[in-house]
Amino acid sequence: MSLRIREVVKRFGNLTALDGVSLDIDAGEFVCFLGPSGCGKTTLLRVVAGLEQADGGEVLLDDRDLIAVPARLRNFGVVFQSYSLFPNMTAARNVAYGLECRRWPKNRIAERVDEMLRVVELADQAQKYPPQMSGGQQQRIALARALAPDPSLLLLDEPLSALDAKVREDLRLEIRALQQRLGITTIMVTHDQEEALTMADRIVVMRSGRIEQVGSAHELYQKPETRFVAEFIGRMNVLPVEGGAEALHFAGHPLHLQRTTKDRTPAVLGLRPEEIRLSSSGGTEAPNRIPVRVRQSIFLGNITHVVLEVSDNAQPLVAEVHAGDDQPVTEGTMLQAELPANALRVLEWR
Ligand SMILES: Nc1ncnc2c1ncn2[C@@H]1O[C@H](COP(=O)(O)OP(=O)(O)OP(=O)(O)O)[C@@H](O)[C@H]1O
Repeated sequence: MSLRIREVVKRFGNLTALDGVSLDIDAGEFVCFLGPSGCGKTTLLRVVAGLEQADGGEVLLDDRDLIAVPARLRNFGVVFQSYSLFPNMTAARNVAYGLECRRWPKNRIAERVDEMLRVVELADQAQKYPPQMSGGQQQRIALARALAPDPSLLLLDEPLSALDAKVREDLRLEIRALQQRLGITTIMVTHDQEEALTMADRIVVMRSGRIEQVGSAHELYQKPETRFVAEFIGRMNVLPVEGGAEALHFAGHPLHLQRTTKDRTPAVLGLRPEEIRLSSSGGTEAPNRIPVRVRQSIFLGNITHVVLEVSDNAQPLVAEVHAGDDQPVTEGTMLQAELPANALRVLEWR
């Protein structure tokens, strides 16, 4: 089912947690709310779930206004960070619980529980109690419980953050595959950008109760509309520049942009680490090439992060060198860094 959020406002006393948020989510889409702590993502999810009353705006599920519909009548599946399973009930009873509340007939409940336990690949754990299961298994049971009543929307509130790294990675892929197989419209709250990038069709970047930008992982990475998004999604070098649009300087070195705008002057440029090209010192003067000194070389397996000093008072740049590239990246080496004009993006105007 599709969801439309229109101008939703939520206040807690003097604090405006949601400041007129509007968003359309298509049927079958997987959307992540991503943003720093306190930006309002959980509050927005709770308003959609009906667990929090909005002070203004509309939430429409396939054009039906939900604002007056209590949470228990919304038929949404919800999974929270902490497993919230009943510890004194077996896995099977936990999954059955929501169906019993909805007064499903007994024989259909048994069938559905079997089916859901198979879907999350835990049929052999049906008679175990939550404390006898791993964190990842408990979260899969919580997922089975949320999906059992065939909800019209699946809402996930940081469902993976209590799990260790390997289990989290596996479950990301499992949840995504399951969501696609069932075609269920899903919203997940996370502050982990990698999680959002790997799971979502679209990511909603939030900041201070507002939506900063909505887009696919590619769009947000390649075309961030604000400095906040540019720095929040992936790593971004931030270059303060001086001078007019025709003659920009970064740390005293001239820089050219691919396109300039007559009536606006760039103040801050952004450049992704993988766009910086390193070469040995010397050679001819080429546009956008600046001398740098390797301060640190951080080997990360397939890539190496190279921290580059430009001058005493400029923020160092970080370049990414891939395994197999043969630039000299020993600490202390002097190099030329090319900052390609077509990769420089204006993050702030004067
Ligand atoms: N019940 C509440 N009473 C008062 N203030 C609240 C309440 N719930 C949330 N807030 C405040 O509203 C703002 C948004 O909170 P919210 O939990 O939505 O943020 P978040 O983006 O989910 O952050 P986190 O990642 O830390 O969970 C915060 O400033 C928070 O302190």
